[in-house]
Amino acid sequence: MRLHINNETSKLQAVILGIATSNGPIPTLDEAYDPKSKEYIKAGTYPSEEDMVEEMEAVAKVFEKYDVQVFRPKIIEDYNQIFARDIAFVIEDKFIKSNILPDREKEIDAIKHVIDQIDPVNIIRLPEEAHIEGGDVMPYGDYIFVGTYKGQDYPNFITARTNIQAVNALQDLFPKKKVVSFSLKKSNSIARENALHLDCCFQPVGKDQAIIYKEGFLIEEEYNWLVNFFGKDKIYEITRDEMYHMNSNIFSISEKVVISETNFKRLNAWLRNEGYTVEEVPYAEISKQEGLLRCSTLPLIRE
Ligand SMILES: NC(=O)NCCC[C@H](N)C(=O)O
Repeated sequence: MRLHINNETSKLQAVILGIATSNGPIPTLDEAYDPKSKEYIKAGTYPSEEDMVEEMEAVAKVFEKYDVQVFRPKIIEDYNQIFARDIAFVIEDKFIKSNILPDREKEIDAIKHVIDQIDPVNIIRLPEEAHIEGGDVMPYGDYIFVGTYKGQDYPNFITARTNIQAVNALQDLFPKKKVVSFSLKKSNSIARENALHLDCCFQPVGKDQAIIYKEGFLIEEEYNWLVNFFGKDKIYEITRDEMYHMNSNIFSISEKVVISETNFKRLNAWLRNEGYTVEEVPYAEISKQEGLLRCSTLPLIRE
């Protein structure tokens, strides 16, 4: 398989879509590794496997409609495998295995059948101390945008997944690209104050537009850099609640077609007004685990 990814929106040809089957029992509060899951565990409304399987099958149907080749992970019994995005990522023709949160490290074993189709010279693992997850990594032409957390208290945050060592390692790996990092706000306990990954508060759409949540960024100048980079008129700002519901985590099939969540009324209206085709799917149950459509997809080939 010849991998090819240089941005978030060129026409999608092949993708790994996570899987919700055998997701395991409801985690305990101690087992949960994001604050939004904790909220729903406490409330007794953690999503059921049945509902999540149904939501993911709706996404698979959209891919079928657009002739996208879809790979699914093999099922590891009683293990959460919904968020394929984070376990690895593709930049150009390189497949980079994430140094992911230890709680999630088995997930990669389940896509061996995909990895086996890639030329081993293009499979990369960053040094062990470089923590990184795919939700924090966004190739954008000559740039790679990376979400990170640089504070001394990094080890205290189970929600901080990409460190400065990884930002540096990516720059070494792609010397011709400009790696630009963004410090994200982290909270282990309050989902509305946690940008778990860069794709939880920002994502490019179409040719030159982007969705953004200002307060997800720890440093205002870094947020301003992005706004200036795209231009104010190309930016769609979302609110604290819209961030919580994960409006920045839709997924692009092409520059013209996006998959979005049915309840994202304001966003979907804006997208349609801007000329996008919006394929709506129900994803509110999966959203309770602090991930949405970008989080559950790992693109392998875009045109
Ligand atoms: N790219 C993403 O933002 N992925 C979402 C992962 C959610 C999962 N509950 C986690 O904490 O790892």
